[in-house]
Formats: sequence, C-alpha cells, structure tokens
Amino acid sequence: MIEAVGLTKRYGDKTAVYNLSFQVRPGAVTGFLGPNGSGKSTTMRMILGLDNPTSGSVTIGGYPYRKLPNAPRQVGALLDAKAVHGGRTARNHLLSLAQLSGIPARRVDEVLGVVGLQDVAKKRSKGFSLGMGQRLGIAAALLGDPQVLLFDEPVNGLDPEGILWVRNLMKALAAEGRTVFVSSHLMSEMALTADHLIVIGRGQLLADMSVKDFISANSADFARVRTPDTEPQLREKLTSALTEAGGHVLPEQDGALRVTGLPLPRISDLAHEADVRLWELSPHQASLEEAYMRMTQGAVDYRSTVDQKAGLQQPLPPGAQPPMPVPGQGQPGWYAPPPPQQGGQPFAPPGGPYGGAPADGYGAQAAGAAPGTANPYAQPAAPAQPAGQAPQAAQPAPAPAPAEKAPAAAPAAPPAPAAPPAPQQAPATGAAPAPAPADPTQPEDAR
Ligand SMILES: Nc1ncnc2c1ncn2[C@@H]1O[C@H](COP(=O)(O)OP(=O)(O)OP(=O)(O)O)[C@@H](O)[C@H]1O
Repeated sequence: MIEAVGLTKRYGDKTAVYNLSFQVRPGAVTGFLGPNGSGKSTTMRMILGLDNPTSGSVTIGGYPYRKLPNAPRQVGALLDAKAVHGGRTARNHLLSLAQLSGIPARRVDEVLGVVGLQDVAKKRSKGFSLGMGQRLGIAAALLGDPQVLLFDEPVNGLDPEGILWVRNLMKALAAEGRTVFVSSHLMSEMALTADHLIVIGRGQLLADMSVKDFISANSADFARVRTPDTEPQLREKLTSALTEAGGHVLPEQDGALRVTGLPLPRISDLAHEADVRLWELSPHQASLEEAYMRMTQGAVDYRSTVDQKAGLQQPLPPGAQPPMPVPGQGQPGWYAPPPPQQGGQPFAPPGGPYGGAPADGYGAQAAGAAPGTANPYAQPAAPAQPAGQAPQAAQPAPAPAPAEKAPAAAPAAPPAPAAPPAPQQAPATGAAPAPAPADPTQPEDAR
C-alpha cells in the first residue's frame, strides 16, 4: 500500500502539492487524475524518493522509498519514457537495469515479450517511436516483478491497440493483488481502467472515491430538446418558457437545446403550453469526462484562448462566491453539464487532431517470452510495422537510466508556469480569461 499523509511540496514560492493525504491499496487500479501541472508527477516523484516533501510524508508498505529493503524488487515505475540512453539497445537498457538490481538476465527477455518489443530488442532506443518508448518504460517497471507499480501517463503515444493492451495489463497486475497507481489526464480512459480514483487540482485533493461513486456523484442528467429547424422563433419561445419555469437552457452545436433542472414530462407540458412543436425530447447523462472537467475546471493552469470549456459554466449569481473544493468530495456540482461538441465528442480524445497517437505497430506477444514463463499480460501479436518503414521520430536521450531505478537522476520537471492562475470561471464567449482575483482552490500560501 502507498500512503501519503499531509504531503506538501514547494518549489520556491510555487506550491506544487499541498497537504495531500490518500491511500493506494493493493488489488486495485487507482487512477491519479488531474489537469496539467496539478502535481501528479511531483507526487509520484515524492513516492519514489526522487523529491523530498517540504512537509508531510509518503510511504510504501510502511517505509519511505529510500528505506525500503530491496526497493527495485518491490516497486516498479514508469515516470519518463524518454529517460533512456538512446545509444543502447532496448535489451541492453533493460539488462543494465537488471544488473544494477540483481535481477537475472532471463527476466529481461520475459519483459520484452510482455511488452511486445522482442523483435526490436537489439535496436537502439533512440530510433523508437513514442509508443515503443512507453513500452520499454513499462518493461523496465516490470523488471523486478514488483508488488507496487506506478505509471505516469503510460498510454501517452500509444495507438488504440496499445491503449487497450495497457488497460488490460494494469487490470491483470491489480488482479494479482498488486498495488497499481496510474496517472492520467483522461477521465474516460481511467473510467475504463481504474477501480478507484484520486483527483487533484493545483496540488490539492478534489476527490478520493471509487469509480462507481464518482459516476453516481458526478453524472448529471439533462434533456435534449429540439424544435423544428425551419422555425427558429419556436426555439426562442421554448427557451423563454423553460427558463421562466426554472430550467437552465444551453444551446447545443446542432441547434438543439440542453436543458437541466426540469423533468422531461414538465418540458413536454411547457412546450405544449407554449404551442411549440418538438422534433426531439430525450433523456441524457453527462459523461464522466464532462464530470471530471467540471470538477477540475477551477484548477486548470493552462487554458487555450479558444477554450472548449468556456460556456460550460453557469454565471454565478451577483455576489455569490465560487465553491471551495471539498477534500474527498470534490468540487460541488454547481455547473450545468456542458454541451457536447460536434460529432457527439464533448472533448477531444487522444488521437484527435491535437493528440494523435502514432500507430507503433508493436503488440505484446506471449511468443517472445522465455520458455516456461507464463505471460499473463500479453496480447495477440499486432501486425508488424511495414518493412522499410522508418521508425517514428527519435526520442532525445537525456538520462542514462530510468529515474525509478536511479533516484539521483530525477527526470527533469516541466518549467513553472509564468501565467497567473486561471480564473474559476471562464467567460461564456470563449474569449481568453481575464486575470482572476485570489483563487480559492489555491493553497493559502500560493495565492
Ligand atoms: N523542479 C521544479 N521546480 C519548480 N517547479 C516545479 C518543479 N517541478 C514541478 N514544478 C511545478 O509544480 C507544478 C506541478 O507539476 P507536476 O509536473 O507535478 O504536474 P503534473 O500534474 O504531473 O503535470 P503534467 O500532467 O503536465 O505532467 C507545476 O506548476 C510545475 O511547473
């Protein structure tokens, strides 16, 4: 079990993690969610003894990582897939890690088979695609056959087949009774992978609950209502009637209306009373991704000036204060569910125009495992990369070994943001947010 108590990390006047307390239990996949810069990697580095907490503590099986007996056999981690000596072959990279930790060489071939890299085991990792690099990092994490595993964004750069493989791998590892702690930006992915969720925003705990509880606590019902496209005045008329009756109405991109706060029969009656014909009246539930976005929207450090989330938020009544996040419960659900974007995809998934996942063509396969070794995580072999096709863009090769095996070589942290904290509320127009007053989601000392 991993246990954090009052974990706080400050870099100068920047508070990266503030007073985090949580437990990550064995036998389950625990998703660690938060927007960019929310403190996930910092927390993982503290768990692995790569950073010292400013205050508070974190232990694995009751010990701080650095005091853990035979740590590489007990804890495996993927923090930064690029932390590989690019001049080394995949096999030699793993072999050097194995030798440092007294792990037999045959285990290297086992894990190469588990992650599906056996065919490129003798290739230098600097020619690896992002997805291949992720697989190599996962292989390194599995080397010591550890009971506790930490993965920082393990699906980064993986194609859909690779994502499915990682999902099944995490579940299989947890089913064996291991502690599996996985960070991600993607609620949708975590909903499919994790049993339990820890959500942070600006270094603070927003939620610590089972996926099931998260769904029931955060999924909001809404109705989609559509009036005849040919008569826009009916849409206006219905909007007024629904608003007067206490409903909250948001336009959807296809011309329909998203209504919250009124049951479907009432919407139907109001439309009838207003003499408005309906082409659609259907019940819906906001997706988990939407719930997560609502929970963390006040804690986003980096926001596009054309923000998809702008317009998702109801304006506060005059004089009202934005709600404080309640540790363990998340931010009160005071926002209306956001309207989906075109094509029914509320928020761009990876592989979309801004997050394309390269098809790396490397599937894990049991065939590569050493004789006599069962390979519970392997997936059927994926089609090989076409002959003659150059590997994906080479990775830079900064560090000589994965950070989890060499605490002295902590992966470089992203630079501290220069911008002021994002405001709690984005303007409905989608314009760039104006500088905000003191942010209540920030720790007192970080405002
Ligand atoms: N070494 C450091 N020096 C100064 N600031 C740091 C350092 N490491 C992290 N930070 C800052 O601490 C905050 C948390 O960063 P961290 O990398 O832990 O977030 P994250 O949730 O992992 O983000 P991402 O999802 O983008 O990787 C950020 O504002 C970051 O800029």
